[in-house]
Amino acid sequence: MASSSRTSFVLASRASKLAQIQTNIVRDDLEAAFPALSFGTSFMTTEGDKNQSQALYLLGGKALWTKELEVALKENVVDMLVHSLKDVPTILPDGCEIGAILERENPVDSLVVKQGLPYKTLEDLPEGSVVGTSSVRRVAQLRRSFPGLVFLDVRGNLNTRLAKLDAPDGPYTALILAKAGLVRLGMGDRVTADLTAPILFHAVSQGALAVEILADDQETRKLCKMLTHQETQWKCLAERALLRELEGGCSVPVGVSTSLSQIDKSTGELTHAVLTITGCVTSLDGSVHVQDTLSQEVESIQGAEELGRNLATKLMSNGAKAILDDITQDRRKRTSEAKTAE
Ligand SMILES: NCc1[nH]cc(CCC(=O)O)c1CC(=O)O
Repeated sequence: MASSSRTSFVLASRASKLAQIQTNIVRDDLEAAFPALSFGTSFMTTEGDKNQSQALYLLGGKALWTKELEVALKENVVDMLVHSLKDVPTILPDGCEIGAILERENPVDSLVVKQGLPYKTLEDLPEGSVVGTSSVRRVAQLRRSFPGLVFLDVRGNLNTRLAKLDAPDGPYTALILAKAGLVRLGMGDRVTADLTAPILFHAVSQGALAVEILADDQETRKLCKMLTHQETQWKCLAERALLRELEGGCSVPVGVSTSLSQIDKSTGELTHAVLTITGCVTSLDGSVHVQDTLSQEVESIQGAEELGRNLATKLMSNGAKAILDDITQDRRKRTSEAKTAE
């Protein structure tokens, strides 16, 4: 037979417990949809996992969580990469593309309080309490509503962070974490409160899984198409278009909240919806906050992405540019200081 159709595929991701659970979710979906094919998994350590000491903010918008995996993809060692879409840079390397975006979990951030303490919400925490998060987006937005709290970096995968929170002599009273990750790990019961807009706008693409593939791999692309949840795809690609235009990565204080209404799927495909997207950019100290909303009928992914880009343009002219320029300058300065200190 001349055909070289593959019957077995390998899915790869980071080696953290959450990444492994997420990869197994995608593998289970593929096995259910294609019972005649076989799907294996492979787990790898990335630069982001290794570099636990440097603040994420200073590491900048690099492909920290994806690069080693993309090398394996390009060398045809693996066929699909499973990522949290939030961790995927808005510009992919040449030859790579997003093959699937799966249905989003609840995208909000959530509060997790140290075991044994009685607090439920951020309002409950005493002045001076230490709240752990390594996200500049969360700190910048929350400083506005909670100037009495102290925000402190916390690194490591989710299990490591929770262990740091619960350590009897540890500094943290609470952590802010993406709800989706906790739910997938089976630790949704640790959430004491959801933190939602307008107090805290979530990260671009938070809560959604993506499968990255080689752009010229038609076989894998076909498999992936089955996995895509179109409502999630339209929302997340609009959010990613906004972030790309703001020239940011996971390390800029950009928050979003996106919804679809008047959804038309009468043909089986999503062909029409009203997309509403709110985006915000906040200065690191919380003193300046720029926020805007656009809402429009869209009929394609391209339409959704255009709305995201238009929102970016609006935010930039309303003050976001000054905030982002300041951050770029500050990061340059602190990166060069860190180098001379070595
Ligand atoms: N960079 C950390 C990260 N990347 C994806 C998730 C889990 C949630 C998701 O799928 O968005 C998390 C943890 C967190 O932010 O608390």
